[in-house]
Amino acid sequence: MTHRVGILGATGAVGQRFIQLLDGHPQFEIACLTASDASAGKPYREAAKWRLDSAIPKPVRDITVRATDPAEIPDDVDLLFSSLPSGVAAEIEPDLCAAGYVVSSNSSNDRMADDVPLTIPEINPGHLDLIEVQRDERGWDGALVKNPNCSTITMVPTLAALDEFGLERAQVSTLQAVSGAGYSGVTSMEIIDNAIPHIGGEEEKMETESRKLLGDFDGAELSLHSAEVAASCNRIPTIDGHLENVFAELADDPEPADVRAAMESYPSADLPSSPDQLIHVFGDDQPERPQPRMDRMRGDGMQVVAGGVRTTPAGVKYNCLAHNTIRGAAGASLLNGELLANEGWI
Ligand SMILES: NC(=O)C1=CN([C@@H]2O[C@H](COP(=O)(O)OP(=O)(O)OC[C@H]3O[C@@H](n4cnc5c(N)ncnc54)[C@H](OP(=O)(O)O)[C@@H]3O)[C@@H](O)[C@H]2O)C=CC1
Ligand SMILES: N[C@@H](CC(=O)OP(=O)(O)O)C(=O)O
Repeated sequence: MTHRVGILGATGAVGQRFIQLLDGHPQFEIACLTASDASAGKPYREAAKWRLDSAIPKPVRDITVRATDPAEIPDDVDLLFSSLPSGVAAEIEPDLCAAGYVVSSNSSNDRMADDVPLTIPEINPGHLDLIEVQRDERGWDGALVKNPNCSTITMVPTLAALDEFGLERAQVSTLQAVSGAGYSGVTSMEIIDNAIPHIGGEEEKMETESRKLLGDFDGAELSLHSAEVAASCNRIPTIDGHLENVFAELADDPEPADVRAAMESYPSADLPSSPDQLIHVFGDDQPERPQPRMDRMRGDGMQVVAGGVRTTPAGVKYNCLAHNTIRGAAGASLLNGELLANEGWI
C-alpha cells in the first residue's frame, strides 16, 4: 500500500534529504511540501537552494510549496515528516496531531516528553506503543513520534550492543560536521582552519535522549536506563558525518573481539530503509577507521560504523560514526515512518 506523505520544512538541509530519500520509495509518495511564508507559493525548484549532489527529483521540481499551516495540508495525507526549526515545530506539531495527522519529527522539541515515543526502529521499536498513552492524555487522533538528535543516534546503537556486558557509564566526545547546524548555521569564517568546542544544547541532548532510547517501556510508563552519560561536543570543518570517541564503563570485562562481535551481530530491522547490518565494525588492522569522508555513506548513509575498540581499566573505548543528515536526521524520521506504516499506525 502506498501512503501519501508531506514534508514540513522541505526546503532546508534535512528537508532536502527527505526529498532525496523519498524518491522512488516503495511505501511513500510525496503529496505536499511546506516551508516558511517566504517560500510559500513558489515551485519547489525555486524555493529550495538545492545543495545535494543528486538532481532534484523530477516529480518534486514543480510542486508548489505551501505555508506550514494545518489548513494547508491536504486531508488525504497519512503521514507528515517534520524538519522545522524546533521553535516553529513546537507551535505547529501539536496542532497537526490534534487535527488527526501522524507526525514523524526530527525536530528537538518534545523529545523528552513522557508520552512522546523517541525511537530508533532497530533499538526500541516497542516504545512506539507510547502513542496509546499520548492519545489518552492529549485527546489526539493523530500522533507525534520523534527521532533523536544526530549525535545521539550515532552512539546509541553501539551502547545498545554493549548493554549485554552491563553498561554502567558512558563518556563521549564528538567531532561534528557543519551540516548539523543547517545551511546557514556556521559561517566559513568561523569554521575553516578551526574547531569550535561548544554546540549549544547538544551535550544535554546526548546525555538525556540516550537514556530514554535505552530505557524500558512497560506499556504504561517509560523508565530511563540507569547508565550515566556525559558528553562533550565539538564542531569541525567536515561537511557531513559525525565522528565520536566513546569511553564505556561496563560491569563485565569483555575482550575487544567480544565487543566487536556484539556490535556486528546487533540485529537490524526489517524495514525498507534499514541497512542489512546495523553496525559495521573495523578491526585492529584498520585502527584509523571510521573516517567521515570514507565511511559516512556506508549502507546508503544508514549504517553506524565503529572501530578502534580497545580496553580501558573500566571497560572499553572506541570510535563511531554516522551520516548526520541521513541516519542522524531525515533517514531516521523516514525509518520511524516505515515502522509506523508496518505496525498499522497509519
Ligand atoms: N542538520 C542536521 O543534521 C540535523 C537537523 N535537525 C533538526 O531538523 C530541523 C531542521 O534543520 P535543518 O534542515 O538543518 O534547518 P534549515 O535551516 O536548513 O531548514 C529549515 C526549514 O524550516 C523552514 N522554516 C524556517 N522557519 C520557518 C517558519 N517560521 N515557518 C515554517 N517553516 C519555517 C525553512 O523554510 P525556508 O526555506 O522557507 O526558510 C526550511 O524549510 C531543526 O529542528 C534541526 O535542529 C536534527 C538533526 C540533524
Ligand atoms: N545540533 C546538531 C544537529 C541538530 O539539529 O540537532 P537537533 O536535532 O537535536 O536539534 C548538530 O549541530 O550537529
